[in-house]
Amino acid sequence: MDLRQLGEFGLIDRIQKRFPPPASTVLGIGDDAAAILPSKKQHLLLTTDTLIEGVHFDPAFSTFQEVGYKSVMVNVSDIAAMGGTPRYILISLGLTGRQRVEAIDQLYKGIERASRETGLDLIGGNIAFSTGPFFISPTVVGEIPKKEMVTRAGAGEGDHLYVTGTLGDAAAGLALLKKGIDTKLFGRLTRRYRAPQARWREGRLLAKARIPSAMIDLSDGLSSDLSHLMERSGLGAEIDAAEIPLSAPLQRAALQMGVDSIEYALNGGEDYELLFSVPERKLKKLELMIKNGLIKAYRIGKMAPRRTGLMLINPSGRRRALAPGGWDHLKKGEKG
Ligand SMILES: Nc1ncnc2c1ncn2[C@@H]1O[C@H](COP(=O)(O)OP(=O)(O)OP(=O)(O)O)[C@@H](O)[C@H]1O
Ligand SMILES: Cc1ncc(C[n+]2csc(CCOP(=O)(O)O)c2C)c(N)n1
Ligand SMILES: [Mg+2]
Repeated sequence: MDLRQLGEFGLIDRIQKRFPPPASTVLGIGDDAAAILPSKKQHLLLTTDTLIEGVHFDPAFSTFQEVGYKSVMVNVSDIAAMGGTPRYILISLGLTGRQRVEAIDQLYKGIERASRETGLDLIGGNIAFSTGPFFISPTVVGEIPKKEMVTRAGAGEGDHLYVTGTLGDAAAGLALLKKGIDTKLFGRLTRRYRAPQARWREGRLLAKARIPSAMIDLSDGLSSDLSHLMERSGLGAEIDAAEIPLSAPLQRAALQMGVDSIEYALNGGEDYELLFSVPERKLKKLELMIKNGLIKAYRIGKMAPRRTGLMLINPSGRRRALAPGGWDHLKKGEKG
């Protein structure tokens, strides 16, 4: 069906039917604003992150359902990075007239799935005609007990650095898709690009256990996101190249494309893993949680004095300064 048959308000009605107001909401879809009842003991966490056709996704690589799903997950990832619980979501859409009702239904199927998985209630949004590309821009509201909030700023010198999973998979998956390489053998990589899993359970668990001194999610690439954490904490860092967790499919794909796999892990982006620093006195507790299978986390280095900057230590022991080389919309966006 053509979206023009439905009209803006017909589409809102259709979305509203799919997302009846949840019990915890004072006011959901249908008024000038949504209303929620914040809890006294928690901070509200608010974040927004847009996906734009041609910049963040290509309809040749991702279905509308995947785009909807990913748009939710990248926002949940920012709530996870604070240690918070995802609660509410609003979805702003820029439609171009090329999308059909069926495609928007698929988009909302992905939004619904990711929302259900992460405990989000959809309580509003906006629809506008876009004379440029199609875009989807969720806003997510989360909550965190005041004493448990983890920022980018709390790392101490000598704190150990951990990541929650393998890095570079999504970037390698996208590179394979762009090169038109048969991706059947590389399902894990393309899946991580098309339908990332935000680490909200891990973020929450770590914050509740008061383990991280600082935390950030990896959206632009380790080299850039670690630089943000360093800057906000007023420190440098040393990364052991040999300790960065790389998946077997990533290593095979990199070999096939003639690229060093570590390049994807350092600068690729869209990992949506958590990077966090752990003070020495919390190390045993974390290692026990890892041993007992409560959480997956891999030690990749440590925080250093500010003058160190960002250093990569190669397996041979050679050290080289690492520049932030991840995604930067204003430096890289044009190249894609
Ligand atoms: N246009 C803007 N106006 C005001 N604040 C902004 C704007 N863009 C970003 N910020 C703020 O800057 C900070 C860093 O934003 P950024 O988008 O780099 O977050 P991120 O989580 O590192 O990135 P990503 O977009 O990859 O998730 C956040 O506090 C964000 O709210
Ligand atoms: C079709 C297509 N081409 C290129 C990319 C790569 N890319 C786009 S935005 C981004 C960083 C995270 O975004 P943000 O900082 O906005 O959260 C990356 C790595 C892609 N995902 N899809
Ligand atoms: Mg972030």
